[in-house]
Amino acid sequence: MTDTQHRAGFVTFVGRPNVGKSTLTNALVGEKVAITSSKPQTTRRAIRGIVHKESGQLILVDTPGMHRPRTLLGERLNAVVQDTLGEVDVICFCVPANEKLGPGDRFINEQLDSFPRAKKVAIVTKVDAASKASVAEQLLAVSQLRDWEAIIPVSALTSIQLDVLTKELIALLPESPPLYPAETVTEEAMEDRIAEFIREAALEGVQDELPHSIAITIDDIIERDDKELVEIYANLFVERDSQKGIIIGHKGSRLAEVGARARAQIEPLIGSKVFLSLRVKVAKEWQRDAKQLGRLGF
Ligand SMILES: Nc1nc2c(ncn2[C@@H]2O[C@H](COP(=O)(O)OP(=O)(O)OP(=O)(O)O)[C@@H](O)[C@H]2O)c(=O)[nH]1
Repeated sequence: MTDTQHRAGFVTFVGRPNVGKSTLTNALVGEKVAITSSKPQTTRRAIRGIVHKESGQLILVDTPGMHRPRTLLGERLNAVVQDTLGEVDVICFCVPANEKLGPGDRFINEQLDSFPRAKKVAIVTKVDAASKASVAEQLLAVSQLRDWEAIIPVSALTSIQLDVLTKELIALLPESPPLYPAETVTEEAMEDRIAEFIREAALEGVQDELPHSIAITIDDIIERDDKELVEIYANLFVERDSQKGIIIGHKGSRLAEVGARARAQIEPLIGSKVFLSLRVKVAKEWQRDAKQLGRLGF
């Protein structure tokens, strides 16, 4: 009887950096809402992607990887994680099929005990990148961590079992009318999405310490009356002069590439040609400075 009842609620993915949480969010929602990159810990804020089905509405909250804080930025990230996990209906613990369970996974799994309200599901990600035998081994290893509501192997990249995951997750949500209108895919402001696209473009191909040192702010978005054009004025903050050089590149070549990559993502989002002005600025040690963090939107 109750399977005709509509369900809705909040779901979050947790797991070590790089296990595929953002990619899975995007694959389930069907539109690019969270940035992904091959560099760990690129997700910095709780972004909601919304999956609409006849049977229910899944509101996905993408959290940064849980880790031990080293800087003020790290502490704020962890505070976001704690707030998010306290409120959700389902926590999905993600581990990749192609790497053995390690201390990092166990640490995160143990943290989940602090959130008794949420139902807990294990997701084995990236099954396309592992043999059948390794997937089976991983499913067994994960099943021994705790008593999960479900353990679901998926591949976001090759769309394996995504429908099954959606269905299982909706079944675990409370009965509720839809919480968002049908066309909403994310609550995040347009400006934030544009900033994320620029950050993603800037991160491509840069060295290890740089990802955490980049922050984007948007000064202005102007729709031109005389042309089919939107002008976007953005700042790209780095922490040191040496990083400024890396971002800009020889005679500005690298910055031009960043701009072109970002524009290619932003134009379909806003449905117009874009003029993008990117200014690179140095905000010394912004990660450690509470005032600067506030200014940069954290
Ligand atoms: N083969 C394969 N690779 C995947 C899959 N999902 C994600 N990846 C890759 O894994 C890397 C990390 O993916 P993300 O989605 O950014 O990982 P994340 O867990 O959100 O990472 P953080 O934002 O650092 O916490 C990227 O290079 C993805 O392309 C998958 O289903 N199969």
